[in-house]
Amino acid sequence: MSTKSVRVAITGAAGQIGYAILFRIASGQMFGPDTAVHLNLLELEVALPALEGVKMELDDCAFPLLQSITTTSDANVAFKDVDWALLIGAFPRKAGMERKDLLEKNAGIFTGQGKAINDNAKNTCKVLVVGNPCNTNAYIAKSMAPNIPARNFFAMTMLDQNRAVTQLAQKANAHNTDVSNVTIWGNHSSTQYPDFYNATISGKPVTESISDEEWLKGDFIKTVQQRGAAIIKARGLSSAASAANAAVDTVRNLVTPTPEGKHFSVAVCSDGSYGIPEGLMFGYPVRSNGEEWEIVQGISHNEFAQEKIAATTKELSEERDAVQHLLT
Ligand SMILES: NC(=O)c1ccc[n+]([C@@H]2O[C@H](COP(=O)([O-])OP(=O)(O)OC[C@H]3O[C@@H](n4cnc5c(N)ncnc54)[C@H](O)[C@@H]3O)[C@@H](O)[C@H]2O)c1
Repeated sequence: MSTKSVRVAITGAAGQIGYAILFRIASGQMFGPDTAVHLNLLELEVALPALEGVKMELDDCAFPLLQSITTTSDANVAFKDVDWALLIGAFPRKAGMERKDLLEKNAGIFTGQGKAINDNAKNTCKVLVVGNPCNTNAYIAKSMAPNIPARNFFAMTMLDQNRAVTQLAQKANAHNTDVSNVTIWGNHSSTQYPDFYNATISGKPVTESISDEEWLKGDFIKTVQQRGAAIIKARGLSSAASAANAAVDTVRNLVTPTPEGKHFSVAVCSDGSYGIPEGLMFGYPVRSNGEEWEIVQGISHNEFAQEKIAATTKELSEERDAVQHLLT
């Protein structure tokens, strides 16, 4: 019998990622086998009938840890007293849309949800943004929620980390579990910098197992940066199960003490570390003690890495500037 419980809001719950993640949360994979779960599911009104079907399927799993399911199209109801908010629903990029239009469309959603979190969630609530452009959507939500500490906001770069781990393992004829400390620096976009120089395979620098540095600097980075587009091309739909898996991994990493000498990727509110402007939601190497997290300090970057980090910082700063006028 579990003694702890967590109330989790999930937005876009009837979408692709929603369908993949809810069952994993309800089965205990996100918060562990001893934590009971209450699910608050938010959807657009038009998707509530589909969400009802998802709720029926959750009921039909008879999950021992699942205590309640609330479905709603009202953000104030969805975020009421939540411990965690997983912001997955977002406005999708449509053909012909400029990045600026996408940013503005989503700003409308994330200003509203940020306010609703501020007014309704526990002030200890933690927020993981998955809906794209996730770093800047998280920046917006954080800006609209002054009652919640800025350090409680996160944006997801774990899918990029997992993609990078597998690419490195396959190239080195190693297993995923042999690869450690891959960091995705910056934006969850095609400017991200998957840092192989500071990662290890079986405890040794990646460059010792993979001597083809041109591949690391070229095809490896490109494959990770473009993986989302490759999946859309192959599947006709964007990555969903792997995105849900990465969200489970992110929360699990944040609520579990990080093993000695290891770190993981997540975008957090910059405190100026590594020269990144304060306040940007920037992908960093992070460690957790299960309650609090910290940015890993002292990682060195060569000129190649510095250029990549400068490019992703520039993109994130421009995204921030493009939405700043909407944050009132
Ligand atoms: N950070 C990452 O690594 C990563 C990876 C994959 C996908 N994503 C992003 O995740 C988001 C969701 O992807 P998906 O495949 O589940 O999309 P989807 O279109 O299948 O589902 C999105 C759902 O969100 C709902 N929604 C839209 N606006 C909403 C709002 N204001 N409030 C509540 N619900 C709302 C829609 O009705 C829909 O059911 C997209 O923005 C996608 O780009 C991020």
